[in-house]
Amino acid sequence: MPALLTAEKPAACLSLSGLSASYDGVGILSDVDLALAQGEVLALLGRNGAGKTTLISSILNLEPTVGGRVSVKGHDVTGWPTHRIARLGLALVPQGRGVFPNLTVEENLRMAMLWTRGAPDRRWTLERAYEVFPRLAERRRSSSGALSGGERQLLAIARALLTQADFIILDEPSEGLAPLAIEDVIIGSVGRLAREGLTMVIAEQNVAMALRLATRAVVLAHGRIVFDGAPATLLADTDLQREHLGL
Ligand SMILES: Nc1ncnc2c1ncn2[C@@H]1O[C@H](COP(=O)(O)OP(=O)(O)OP(=O)(O)O)[C@@H](O)[C@H]1O
Repeated sequence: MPALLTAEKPAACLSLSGLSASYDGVGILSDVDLALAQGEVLALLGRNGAGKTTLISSILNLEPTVGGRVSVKGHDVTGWPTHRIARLGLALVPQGRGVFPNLTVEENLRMAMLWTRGAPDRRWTLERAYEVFPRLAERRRSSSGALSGGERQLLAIARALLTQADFIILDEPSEGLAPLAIEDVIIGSVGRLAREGLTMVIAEQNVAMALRLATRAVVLAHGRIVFDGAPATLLADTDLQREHLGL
């Protein structure tokens, strides 16, 4: 057999199989199957309460009871503590950003680096973060509590990257941002990271924005995947958009 056909396929960056989740016995996710390759940018879409945040929490083993299997970069991480999953280079940019408001921008960034002090691969340094996010370099000595919403989102993303992540999950990054900040922070900075090959999952209510960045879209409804395909296919399917995204 030719070598090409026998060569092993690279492990998926993320693989979910038969994933289910519940809170206090109430089922939220059922039978979610998904495989994401390195470098893909996935828009995770769905109405309020469809289960996007629950799916993210399940990947990271943060909260709900989970059935099924989760693999990250070829490791079966089902049941692993979150910090151990994070050491594989996966970081969360949580809804509401989660930065420490009493620390300066630089102190927030240095904190993230401390968490992964022993990481062998230091592809992300403060200098690189400031080069990618020049606005943070300008604000390095400012208290994080004094930042604009867009700057705070940039800080949360930079902090995730400084844990030496090459795969980030963003939960509602555009929430609460003015249109100009969405253009600048999300389309500008996140778009640059996407073009550089970072693997991303972007859970969003802002469908139009997410689909501008994504290479692939998944729509959740009542905890199940009802669409998995190309952004252009979703954009052309007005019935599905109306039924499951309220557009
Ligand atoms: N900690 C919790 N305890 C109990 N139920 C929860 C909890 N978190 C979420 N839920 C419920 O799980 C369902 C899915 O919520 P989830 O936050 O995952 O949806 P979502 O798609 O992220 O929505 P949103 O866009 O509003 O954030 C909702 O019915 C919600 O009320």
